[in-house]
Amino acid sequence: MNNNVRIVIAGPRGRMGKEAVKLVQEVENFELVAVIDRKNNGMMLSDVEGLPNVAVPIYSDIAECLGNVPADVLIDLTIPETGYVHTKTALQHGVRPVVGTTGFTKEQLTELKSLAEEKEIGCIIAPNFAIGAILMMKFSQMAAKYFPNVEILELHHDNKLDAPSGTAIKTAEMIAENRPEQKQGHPDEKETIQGARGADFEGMRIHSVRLPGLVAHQQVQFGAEGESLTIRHDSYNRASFMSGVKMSVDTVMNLNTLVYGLDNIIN
Ligand SMILES: NC(=O)C1=CN([C@@H]2O[C@H](COP(=O)(O)OP(=O)(O)OC[C@H]3O[C@@H](n4cnc5c(N)ncnc54)[C@H](O)[C@@H]3O)[C@@H](O)[C@H]2O)C=CC1
Ligand SMILES: O=C(O)C1=N[C@H](C(=O)O)C[C@H](O)C1
Repeated sequence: MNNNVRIVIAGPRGRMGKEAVKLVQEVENFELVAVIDRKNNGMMLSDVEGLPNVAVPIYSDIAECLGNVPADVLIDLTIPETGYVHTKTALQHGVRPVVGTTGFTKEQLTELKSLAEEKEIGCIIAPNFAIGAILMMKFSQMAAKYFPNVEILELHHDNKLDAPSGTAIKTAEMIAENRPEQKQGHPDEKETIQGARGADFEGMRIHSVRLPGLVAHQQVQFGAEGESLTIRHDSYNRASFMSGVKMSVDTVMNLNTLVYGLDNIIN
């Protein structure tokens, strides 16, 4: 009997998608069975120049793909609108999504969780797959209990579509569990240029930097009387995310609900 985990990857030409294709080829019991790409519908991955020499079909339409190709897991690394449609369609087809795509709304997450539970299958939506980033979020959540004054600075490459990053939003949500809502800075402070104080999440500020040369970085900065604490994580390449992708594929096979964030998996 073949016990391989049969995997479809959406976004195989992207920065993350390329790494994920490599990962799936490297792991013994993972098997790439198809990819979903905006371009090259009907071709084989191995026929497209610059892509890995793997003889699997390319589909542009996820429903057609999952209707034709038996699969266990969808890894989605695309863009927010597409990622949501792909996740929903995968769940409807009984295929377990592992989603790295960021920018989902709260309403979308709630809807997808209900769908996963209705279908009784696993789904992981992970704003960040890097183990160090998960620890950075957890350490920040711990620190917020003692340091309620905090600002989040996230720094990314300038091809990123969403701001703030999914990681920054998830960090703020985790911190908010340990920090009563409070406005920071001077009560009468005014922005003389709009946006100067960053985005406001329950009174904590999130600042987004976009520059060529960066990959994915975040600094959570706490301040108190006479001291400060900075918790920082840096991803220098996309390979840094792949151990988390592997862990998610392994884990999603044994879940029957949606898990949002690897902080719920790494104890
Ligand atoms: N969870 C995590 O650890 C990480 C998440 N990300 C997120 O992953 C996503 C992808 O990031 P990158 O690879 O850097 O972006 P990218 O822009 O390099 O790749 C996105 C790919 O999605 C494809 N795509 C868009 N619409 C599609 C559709 N309808 N069907 C098939 N493919 C489609 C594009 O053609 C492109 O190849 C982003 O949302 C990003 O925020 C990125 C890095 C780490
Ligand atoms: O777009 C990226 O690159 C990244 N996106 C994720 C996010 O929005 O947090 C994860 C990581 O920061 C890289």
